[in-house]
Amino acid sequence: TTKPSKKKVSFTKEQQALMKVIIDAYNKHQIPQDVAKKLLQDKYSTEENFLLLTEMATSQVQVLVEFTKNIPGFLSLDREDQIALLKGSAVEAMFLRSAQALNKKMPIGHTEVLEERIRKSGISEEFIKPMFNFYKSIGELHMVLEEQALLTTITILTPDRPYVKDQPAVERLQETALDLLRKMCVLHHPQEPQYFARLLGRLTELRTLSHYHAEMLASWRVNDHKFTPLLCEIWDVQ
Ligand SMILES: C[C@]12CC[C@H]3[C@@H](CC=C4C=C(C(=O)O)CC[C@@]43C)[C@@H]1CC[C@@H]2C(=O)c1ccc(O)cc1
Repeated sequence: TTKPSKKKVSFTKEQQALMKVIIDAYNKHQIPQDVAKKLLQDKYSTEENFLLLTEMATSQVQVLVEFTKNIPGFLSLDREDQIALLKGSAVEAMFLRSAQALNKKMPIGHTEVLEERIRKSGISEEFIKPMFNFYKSIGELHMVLEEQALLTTITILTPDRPYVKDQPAVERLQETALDLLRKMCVLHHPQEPQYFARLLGRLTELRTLSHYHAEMLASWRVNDHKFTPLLCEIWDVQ
């Protein structure tokens, strides 16, 4: 048997500080308990499920904005670029979040209930399939919390979002997070030299999902479903 390669991984002072800030921000921003508790309320109609997911999505956008403001360097970016990055990454960050939520051992039964409500919220089967394939492919990675938080950070700091003016400034921030994630992967998955590449491959899958998302929103709207003002603003609907 091959001895596990105990690769020595050392982090710079800056990287340790960055990781701490990102982890604290990631842990601090969870869905408020009252919204999460509603998951277990009895009503299960398609309408009720959509309303609940709408509430969770709206709350998640607020959580995402707070998390993003804590990313070192983000608030020094051009103001309009900050908005462009948030709008451009909201769907992907949400799908990443839902994958992490559905794969972690939530309080008893939450995961199944959440899955049930997603499957019965008026999302057509053609979108449900890729969504749950994505959830499965994330689950198989067994990411540690640091990797999850950094992957979300890297998604938000994607330079080539629409309307971003100063892409190099975003690139520099993203590179810092990528360097840190690369080291984290070596530290937590020493047996899998390809692990970092596999993680970044998930970001490509995320972009595909966000194309489906626009159609999901359109099909809900056709059936006269109402979104909240915050969701309309972040997703340019209605
Ligand atoms: C993205 C989503 C809304 C947000 C949900 C996600 C499923 C799981 C989640 C877990 C969360 C947690 O545990 O912290 C926060 C909310 C999220 C991230 C839903 C799947 C489809 C739905 C959707 O696209 C949607 C969009 C507009 C709507 O009005 C309703 C749903």
